[in-house]
Amino acid sequence: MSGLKKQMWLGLMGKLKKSMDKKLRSRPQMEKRLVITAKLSKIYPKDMEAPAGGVDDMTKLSYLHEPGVLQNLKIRYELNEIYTYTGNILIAINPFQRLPHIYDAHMMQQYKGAPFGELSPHVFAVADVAYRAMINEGKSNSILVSGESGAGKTETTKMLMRYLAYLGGRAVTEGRTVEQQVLESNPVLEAFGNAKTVRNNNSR
Ligand SMILES: Nc1ncnc2c1ncn2[C@@H]1O[C@H](COP(=O)(O)OP(=O)(O)OP(=O)(O)O)[C@@H](O)[C@H]1O
Repeated sequence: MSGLKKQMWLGLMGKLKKSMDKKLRSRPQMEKRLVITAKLSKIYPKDMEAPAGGVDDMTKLSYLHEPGVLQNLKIRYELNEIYTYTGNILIAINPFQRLPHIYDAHMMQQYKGAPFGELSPHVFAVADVAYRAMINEGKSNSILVSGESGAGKTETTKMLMRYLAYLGGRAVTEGRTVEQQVLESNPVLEAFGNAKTVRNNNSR
């Protein structure tokens, strides 16, 4: 078991058996015969009030520690909930499979103008709030998309661009909508701006 997994196991799954000096003994609920001993400093409290399906905003967790955050993201990911907020930051987990229902026209319509945090965490909600701030304040705005290679930055950016193009209207020039034209520019930008990496072959 890796160090981090062990921490999560102990902190979130185990039932405390006995305290010995600076070490604790834990009996994980799912493995009756297994008793794990770990240093006190490696044990984290479990949020007993968190719902079984996890929380949609990590600030709702009673204890904000790494194993708790990872456990919450894992629970949501297993339910195909790839987006989770931490305040006004959106965390996206790469689903490595197409989830068309979460990006269709109906979803875009739902997020249009909806107050941030009212609907489930989504990349459209971030785009919507950025767009509205730009309009209301009359100033340019930026959305930072960050992550390691293959994390899903390009896909996320495409969804952001799709949503912004959708908000910007559907004017047609040369037989194609603004949305189509914006998205068609992406492969060209990627081809010149990206290198193929061991984790991602999206540019050659
Ligand atoms: N939201 C998503 N839905 C479905 N598949 C996704 C999603 N995000 C990422 N993927 C899958 O993961 C692959 C890698 O994602 P992407 O190219 O966006 O990563 P990246 O962070 O831009 O990587 P790099 O930094 O190497 O360019 C995509 O080709 C796609 O197959």
